[in-house]
Amino acid sequence: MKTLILIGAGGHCKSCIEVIEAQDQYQIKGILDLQHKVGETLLGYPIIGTDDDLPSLTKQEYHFLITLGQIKSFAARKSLYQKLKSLDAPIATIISPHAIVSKYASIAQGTILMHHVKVNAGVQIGENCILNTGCNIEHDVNIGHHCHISTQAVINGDVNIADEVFIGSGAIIRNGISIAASTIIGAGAVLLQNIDEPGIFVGNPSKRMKHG
Ligand SMILES: CC(=O)SCCNC(=O)CCNC(=O)[C@H](O)C(C)(C)COP(=O)(O)OP(=O)(O)OC[C@H]1O[C@@H](n2cnc3c(N)ncnc32)[C@H](O)[C@@H]1OP(=O)(O)O
Repeated sequence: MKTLILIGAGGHCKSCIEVIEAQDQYQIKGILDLQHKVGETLLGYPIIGTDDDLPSLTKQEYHFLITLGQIKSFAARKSLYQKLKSLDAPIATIISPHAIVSKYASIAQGTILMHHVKVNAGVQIGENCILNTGCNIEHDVNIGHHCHISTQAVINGDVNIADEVFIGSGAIIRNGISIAASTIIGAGAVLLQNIDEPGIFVGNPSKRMKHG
């Protein structure tokens, strides 16, 4: 079994551990987080260091997964991912045994599919994404890098989601829609039109928030 180090010891990390244990392909060695958390444990796994330790850890036989969450900013996850790539680290891709994934779909490295995710035929998902519990990605959807599709969101057929996009829980994206990079779609939104300029969009039908 391969040995895995997780980066980020918050709530999202707990959900990742749940999936990694169910998948049973990686042994978790420990977690990296902020210095003041070193020595604590999360679900029984030790917090063994910080991301400053990555240069030495990546010289050893470990795989890595970013388990930091992502809601209003993709920046921390993206920068950690770029750091792993620059160190030429092996980056895990995790797919829950309870996800349904078409053999005609492709999932890039660093991405995690939580329990009960559905990914239909013709879908392409980029690197370092979170497909959270129960989201539904329909046929021929393209999702870029560093995106988070939250719990129970529905992405209908032929949707194009650029890099660094966040889609909130329970959002519904109409088929054929394109969403610009770095956009945030709020929880429960129903998006019926293309988004060409990034911002924060909420409601049904979704509109740009005043401060977004
Ligand atoms: C496993 C997991 O936990 S995965 C994580 C899943 N989490 C989510 O899906 C939550 C996604 N986040 C949201 O929906 C947030 O509310 C955001 C990002 C859209 C906006 O957050 P903020 O910028 O902090 O907005 P804020 O809370 O200040 O609200 C501003 C206004 O927008 C409204 N608003 C905020 N979010 C929404 C929403 N999703 N739908 C409708 N209206 C909303 C608020 O009611 C408020 O209205 P008001 O000015 O009339 O009082």
